Amino acid sequence: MIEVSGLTKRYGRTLAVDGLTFTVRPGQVTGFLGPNGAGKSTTMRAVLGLDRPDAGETRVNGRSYLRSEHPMREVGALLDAGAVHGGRTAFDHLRCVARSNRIGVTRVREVLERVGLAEVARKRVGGFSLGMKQRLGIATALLGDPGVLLYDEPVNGLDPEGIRWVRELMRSLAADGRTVLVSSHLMSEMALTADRVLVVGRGRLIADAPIDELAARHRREVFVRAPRESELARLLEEGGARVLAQPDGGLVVTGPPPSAIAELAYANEIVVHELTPRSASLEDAYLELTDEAVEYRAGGALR
Ligand SMILES: Nc1ncnc2c1ncn2[C@@H]1O[C@H](COP(=O)(O)OP(=O)(O)OP(=O)(O)O)[C@@H](O)[C@H]1O
Repeated sequence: MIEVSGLTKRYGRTLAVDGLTFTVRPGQVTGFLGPNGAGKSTTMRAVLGLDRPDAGETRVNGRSYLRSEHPMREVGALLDAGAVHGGRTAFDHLRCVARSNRIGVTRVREVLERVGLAEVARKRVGGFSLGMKQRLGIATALLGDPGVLLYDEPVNGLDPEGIRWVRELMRSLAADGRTVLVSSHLMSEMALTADRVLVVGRGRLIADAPIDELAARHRREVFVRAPRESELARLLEEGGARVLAQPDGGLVVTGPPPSAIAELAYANEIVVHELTPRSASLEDAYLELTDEAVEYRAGGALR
């Protein structure tokens, strides 16, 4: 379990994390989502004791991770896949990390096998693709067989097969009962991987919900077809709904539920031919949530 409470971190004048509070539970994959610069990496570094918070605290399994006696057996983390000595082989890299944590060489072989790098274990990491480096980082995090895993953007640089592999690995680690926190700026990726998502923007928590609740909670639209469409549109707008007439006919109504639309039509003796609820996609929900929190937009405008 990871607990973050009131976490605040500044870098000079930048407020990177602004009073974040959340809990990451075992047995599920928790997606940590937010646009670039939202504070995801800073939060992960704070959990690992690599960054000292200005306020608040983080706990792993009930205490500060800095006090852990067997850090790699408790937490595995991948923060920056590129941060590996390029002159070393994958095997040597893992053996060094394992040795300094009193982990045997058998485990090094096991994790190489698990991440699909056994065949290139004797090759220098300097010649690895970004995807292979990601796999090595993922392997390093698994060395101590920890109950808590933090992965910062683990699918960066992976091809579709690699992305699917990471997704399945995360799911199987959670199914073992581990606590798995995975950051991403892509909702599409998290929709397939995470059970729950924490959405952050500008250092603040915007949402903390099961993934399937998120879309349901957001913008609801209803598609309506009626012969007296413009009259119904006017009545709906008078009642506060947002109504968009579609080029091919029909109205997309945002605001009232289908039952309220049906009752309004009935009360005004308007026949309705179609009334179809459409919930927002997860991507829509995410964009809506983070709309105010995007640091940089296309065109380079700084908000
Ligand atoms: N070491 C640092 N020095 C100065 N500013 C920093 C430092 N680390 C992060 N920041 C700033 O803090 C804010 C949060 O950054 P952070 O890397 O935590 O965001 P993120 O959500 O992980 O984004 P990304 O997806 O781009 O990695 C950003 O504005 C960033 O520029």
